Amino acid sequence: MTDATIEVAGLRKRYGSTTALDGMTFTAVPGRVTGFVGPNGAGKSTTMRIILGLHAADAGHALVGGRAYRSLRCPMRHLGALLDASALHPARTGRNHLLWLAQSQGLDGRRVDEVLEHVGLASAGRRPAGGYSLGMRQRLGLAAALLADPPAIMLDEPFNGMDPEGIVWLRGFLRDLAGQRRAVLVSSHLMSELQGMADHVVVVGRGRVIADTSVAELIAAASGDRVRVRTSAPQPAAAALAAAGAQVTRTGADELHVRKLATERVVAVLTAGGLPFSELAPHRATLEEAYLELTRDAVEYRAAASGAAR
Ligand SMILES: Nc1ncnc2c1ncn2[C@@H]1O[C@H](COP(=O)(O)OP(=O)(O)OP(=O)(O)O)[C@@H](O)[C@H]1O
Repeated sequence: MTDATIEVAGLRKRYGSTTALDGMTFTAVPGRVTGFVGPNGAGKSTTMRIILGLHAADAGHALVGGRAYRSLRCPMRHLGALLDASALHPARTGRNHLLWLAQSQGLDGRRVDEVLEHVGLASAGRRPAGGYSLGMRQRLGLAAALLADPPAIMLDEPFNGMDPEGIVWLRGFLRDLAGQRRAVLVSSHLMSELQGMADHVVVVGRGRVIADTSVAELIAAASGDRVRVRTSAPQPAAAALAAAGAQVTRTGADELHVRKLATERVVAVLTAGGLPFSELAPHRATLEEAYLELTRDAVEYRAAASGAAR
């Protein structure tokens, strides 16, 4: 298996008056799970359809291992994709679905039972796929994506319809694929699904990249200079901290969230004012919080920009 990077550069796409992609640019490299995250309508599916050559971009390019997907002789050997888990013939068994796929792509049918086993569908494989739950369809779609043992995998919302056990399983599964040096690109509109699994996240909104960073950096940036204070005098404490330049939010009867002031300064201000506190802890953001903060800033920026244009 040779390495294959998924590369998207300057993609633009309009559907009538809707701008779906507005310069989308990022790469998903081998050995890494790249989360592709953004709210509904951000352009994730459109990007993935363009990578697969199902839609044409108005500008920019998408490459897999340096080549356009449509120019590849056996594309499933280069990139395995799951876009729509429901694209199945309901009367066909899961196993026959894969056999049909293998045959149509000139692949070895002997791999079918191997991938069914791999995704946990060994026993369900002989049942009609029409009776599968959405989670089982996602697993079958994963098996199809892996059929040709490709170096790159791309999955659109694979956690949809999975129960908690399935989610834990899928996380481990995707990490293993990255551990085998595959490039793994996974879209989601829920950052929480990617926690503990993605190495890198590309956060998108309205057709463009808002952040392209490691998960560790994203959390560190969102956690920066945030302190949780427990105090029996929340009002005067909040006033003193605000006067020192902090942004203070009351988060409970005796709890404040303090931003934009280093922990040592918070201690100094409270002590100088003779204000009691029983707990003071630097806040570590969750991936979800980091995401909400990023997308909120983007919305504010856009509102200000459109207001200024008028
Ligand atoms: N075939 C199409 N015709 C018209 N508009 C489209 C089409 N496909 C996508 N769009 C529009 O382009 C924008 C991006 O949609 P896209 O499906 O790529 O977003 P997404 O990030 O995948 O969202 P979701 O999480 O809801 O799937 C949306 O405004 C959508 O309505």
